[in-house]
Amino acid sequence: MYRVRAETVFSTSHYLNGYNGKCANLHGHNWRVVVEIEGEKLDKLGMLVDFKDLKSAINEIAEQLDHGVINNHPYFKNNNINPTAENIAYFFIKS
Ligand SMILES: Nc1nc2c(c(=O)[nH]1)N=C([C@H](O)[C@H](O)COP(=O)(O)OP(=O)(O)OP(=O)(O)O)CN2
Ligand SMILES: [Zn+2]
Repeated sequence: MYRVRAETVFSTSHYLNGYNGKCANLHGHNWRVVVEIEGEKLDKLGMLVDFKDLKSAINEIAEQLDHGVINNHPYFKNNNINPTAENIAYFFIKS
């Protein structure tokens, strides 16, 4: 089993609808997202996935959120999704 990992960081704000506490208010975090792809089969170059491609893909997703209010991003806003760490992780996976 091979694993290729890439990470990206971004700074952004959010608020958690329905949360019982201060996190229901607009506040910010510095986020670090680590993505790991695993698989058995390498391509003819001997790569599972080119980690430059993986890194640029996750940087592009992070760019959509950086220095903004995650709640206003269409994926979260239009689907009424709370921007928790779990839902942000899924946003990276599905993107
Ligand atoms: N399971 C989850 N629990 C909580 C989440 C979440 O996304 N999933 N989110 C929050 C709030 O966003 C809260 O603001 C997080 O606060 P905190 O843990 O302090 O986050 P920091 O980045 O500020 O961490 P530090 O270690 O304090 O720098 C609450 N619960
Ligand atoms: Zn928070």
